[in-house]
Amino acid sequence: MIRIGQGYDVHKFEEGRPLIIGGITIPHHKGLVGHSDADVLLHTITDAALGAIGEGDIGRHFPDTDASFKDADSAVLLEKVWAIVAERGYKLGNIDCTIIAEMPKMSPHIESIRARVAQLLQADVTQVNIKATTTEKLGFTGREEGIAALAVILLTSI
Ligand SMILES: Nc1ccn([C@@H]2O[C@H](COP(=O)(O)O)[C@@H](O)[C@H]2O)c(=O)n1
Ligand SMILES: C[C@@]1(CO)OP(=O)(O)OP(=O)(O)OC[C@H]1O
Repeated sequence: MIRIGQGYDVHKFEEGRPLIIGGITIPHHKGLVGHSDADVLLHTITDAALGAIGEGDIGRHFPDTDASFKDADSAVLLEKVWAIVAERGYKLGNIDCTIIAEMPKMSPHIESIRARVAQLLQADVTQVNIKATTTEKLGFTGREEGIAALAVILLTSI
């Protein structure tokens, strides 16, 4: 059996916050805001994994009204969801992700993010693709008000 899922998430920038994307802290003068650590890429991947197994979305599993998820490490949230994926009898086939950001330049960080995502999904780096694009200065990402991320995931039976 194979299952497919997709994810999309957005978080806004705030000066003085750490910028955490794909479990990696990226040097920048501003970071993303959320109830958790606001790791927009890991949230997107979590949603894609939940979608693939028909389990709703990240907010259903980790509500932002629950104080226990305040400043949560999004890697821990993804690990919890990945345990459910494995319980259901699935492992990663492959995942393809896009980070939509005008700044910072993601290319120097792509391989570190790829390695961390592969580790979290208990997979080889060759099963993970991470890419980035600007929106040519258009829209909220173009104005550097926030970052968006997209993911498509394929799960295969263990
Ligand atoms: N935040 C970003 C955005 C893009 N890149 C890299 O630049 C290439 C060109 O981006 P365009 O939006 O002009 O198509 C893109 O393919 C990425 O390799 C990046 O590193 N960081
Ligand atoms: C992760 C959660 C929970 O801390 O909070 P946020 O960081 O606000 O992120 P969001 O992408 O809105 O997803 C769901 C939330 O419940």
